[in-house]
Amino acid sequence: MEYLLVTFALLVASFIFIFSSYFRRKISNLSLPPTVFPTLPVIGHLHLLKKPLYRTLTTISAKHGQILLIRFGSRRVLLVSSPTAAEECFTKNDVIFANRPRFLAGKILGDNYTSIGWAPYGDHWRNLRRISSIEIFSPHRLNEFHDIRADEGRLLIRKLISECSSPVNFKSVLQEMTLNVLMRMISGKRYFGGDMKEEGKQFQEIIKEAVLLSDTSNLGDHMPLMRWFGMKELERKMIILQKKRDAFLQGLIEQHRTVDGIEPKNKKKNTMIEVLLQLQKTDPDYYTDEVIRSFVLNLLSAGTDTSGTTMEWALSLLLNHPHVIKKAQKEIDSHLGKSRLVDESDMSSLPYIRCIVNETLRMYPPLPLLVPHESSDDCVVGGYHIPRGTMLLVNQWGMHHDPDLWNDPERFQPERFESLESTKDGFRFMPFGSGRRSCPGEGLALRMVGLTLGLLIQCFDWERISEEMVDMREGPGLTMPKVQPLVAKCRPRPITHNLIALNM
Ligand code: HEM
Repeated sequence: MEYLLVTFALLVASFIFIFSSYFRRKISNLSLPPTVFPTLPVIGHLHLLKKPLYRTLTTISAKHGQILLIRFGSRRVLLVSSPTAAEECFTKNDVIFANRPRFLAGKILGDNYTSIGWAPYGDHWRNLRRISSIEIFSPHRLNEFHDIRADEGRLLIRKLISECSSPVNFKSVLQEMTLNVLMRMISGKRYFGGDMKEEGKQFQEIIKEAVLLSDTSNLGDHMPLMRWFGMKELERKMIILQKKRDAFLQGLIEQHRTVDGIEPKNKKKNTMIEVLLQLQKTDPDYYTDEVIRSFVLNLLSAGTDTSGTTMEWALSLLLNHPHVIKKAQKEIDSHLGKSRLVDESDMSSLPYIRCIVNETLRMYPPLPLLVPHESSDDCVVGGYHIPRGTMLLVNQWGMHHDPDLWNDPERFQPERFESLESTKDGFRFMPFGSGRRSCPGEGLALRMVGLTLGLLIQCFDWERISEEMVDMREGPGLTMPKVQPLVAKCRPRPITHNLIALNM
């Protein structure tokens, strides 16, 4: 019997081996995608890559094709700019493209590729995603944290009422609010608006620098030779940042581990750090302090800039299109009357607010090239052979601005999302990515952004600081910040004082 089983297992293994080699040979007989001529020795196509990268890559794709194989130094890059090709990458090839390329930032700031955003596809990454989807992003947990978001929304309105006699810098106001929401969910702490502002500013700087240093276009990541020259300085900066941030986060962990030196007993584990420390007790070798630190940091750096910047772009667009504000105010007033502030639960009855958010994400997606992926095996995209180890860049900015996919794409027109057609085709509009590696924070981000915009529109009338339109140019940086932070004037609406009196 045993002999039969072994023979059967050997037969199955040989069959799988023969079949996969046959399949591999078939794939490798296909041709590679077209490239851009010429590919220069050593640098490949790096000389073509002016910043902002997503705009340059859009021009390259328009000229040479929507599926291209280019080279960043020694690295092969599959550049995809069509919804059908993106769909192939994130459906039938999703597992193959679920890896991340290994950049210096992932080694140092991603703690040797162990943080959720940098980890290769495998058991560790799956486990982090599982914990995050149960402990933070599940609808149940998001509902538990509802009060934090509602509270921060109300505090924001109050702050603006007291400061709106002069123009307000909305970049910092919105970034601070986002960080407060995430920090309260993660550690129960509120950094801005209380006496911890200095600590908050320090941490905000850490996140800002981490995002800056993680840029995809660091040369040394694509040209190994550069590591020995230009990368030393970058590496030094990353190591200094890593130490600063570890000290900060370790402090947070210690505060939760003990209270006056004594572990809190029977305390309900509520914040993210408390949940992770609880897991550490059951499996200390796996849930080390290092894993907890890098997990928390990754959530904060992935969530703060992206959400804050989206709100800032949305407000800027609204200031340049006052009729959209009026239409949204009308929708809110007729749904809520004059006695209740907007709540997250109203969003399904306020479709125009959702259209504004979608249209903002279409025009200014905070991660215009998503986050780079890497193939772990040979595969086929668009009928071309894509060798294992190829970095994938999906130019969603290019797709969001493609006149063949969107009518008059440079025009801000939230109404385009009123018809189901626009959101149905997920691969021409995917600000949160798609497939296994898509954004786990999408639900949280949409709640935060929708609620904040809803409140700002409901409670204030808006004005630009001059006759000139708000500057809509994009600045340098991973999350597509505005070149000029948004400064604007707002005035409480006649109904606002009543709303505040009834709801605060
Ligand atoms: C408007 C806000 C946001 C946008 C547009 C956004 C978009 C994205 C995109 C495009 C990706 C990469 C998908 C890919 O690799 O193809 C991503 C990844 C990620 N996002 Fe978000 N995000 C937002 C907010 C958030 C928030 C609030 C959090 C958490 C608090 C978060 C956590 C993450 C994490 C951890 C990853 C890495 C996932 C992985 O590699 O498995 N994001 N996000």
